[in-house]
Amino acid sequence: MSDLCDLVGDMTNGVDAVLLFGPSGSYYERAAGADLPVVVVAQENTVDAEHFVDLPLEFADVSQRIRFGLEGALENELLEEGSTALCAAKTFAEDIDSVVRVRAGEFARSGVYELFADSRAEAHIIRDVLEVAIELGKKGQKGKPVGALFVVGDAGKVMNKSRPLSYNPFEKSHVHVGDPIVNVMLKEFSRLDGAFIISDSGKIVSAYRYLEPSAEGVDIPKGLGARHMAGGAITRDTNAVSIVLSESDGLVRAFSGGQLVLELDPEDY
Ligand SMILES: Nc1ncnc2c1ncn2[C@@H]1O[C@H](COP(=O)(O)OP(=O)(O)OP(=O)(O)O)[C@@H](O)[C@H]1O
Ligand SMILES: [Mn+2]
Repeated sequence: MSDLCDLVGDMTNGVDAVLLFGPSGSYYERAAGADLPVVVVAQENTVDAEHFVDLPLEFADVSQRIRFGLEGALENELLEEGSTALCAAKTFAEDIDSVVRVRAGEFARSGVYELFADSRAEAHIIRDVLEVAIELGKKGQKGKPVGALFVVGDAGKVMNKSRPLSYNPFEKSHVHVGDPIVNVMLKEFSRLDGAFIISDSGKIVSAYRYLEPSAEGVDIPKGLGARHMAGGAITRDTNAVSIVLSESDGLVRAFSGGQLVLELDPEDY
């Protein structure tokens, strides 16, 4: 037993900070009593934490959630590069049941925090588009799997690096993501080819765009096709981010700065 205690105790030795993912109020109170900086990572700061990182969606994958929290804490200078953090999160239970020890900056930044915090479009626009893609991935179009490509932000430049495949149904309209009617429209039009272009403020600028970015220097995992290549490459050529739903493997991916920064399975949401 004492071996076991030593083993578990080693987890907390030399820790510089504690990251709590979605803690209850009482859990937070107890952790705040410890003699270490505490950062709360959650969708809402219900515990009134002094140090807080805003989680834009409840990543089903714990490692992705932790990555987001660490990147956010580093970015907001709540954590120093190279310091050791103890991350307490929920994996199976309703309350915190898992502790992960990590060194901040040990692995390359995925850019998932920047996707939301530093993109030109507002974080809630990115989140809304992700939600449409996740929902579309779950249900498909009339039961059939469907693919879609959303390019969000820096719309003027994206329009310059693309051409129309068909007439633009959003030509004279002033509709925005997040509006329930728009979500129905986006799903309906996703049957057709090309990309949706969305402005920084969430206005749907166009559907049916064929993207023509230069693919030079784009580092996209092998096996992904033209939709993903174009979606990734446009984020290197412009300050847009892309959200891509794959028709073939059903996953939702996000690209920023020409890199894959997020991969989600809609079935987990
Ligand atoms: N440059 C592009 N700009 C906009 N849309 C594109 C572009 N290239 C391909 N697409 C769209 O992606 C669709 C699927 O192409 P492809 O199968 O090569 O992509 P993929 O990356 O394998 O995506 P999926 O996983 O959904 O099959 C095309 O039918 C087209 O609608
Ligand atoms: Mn394909």
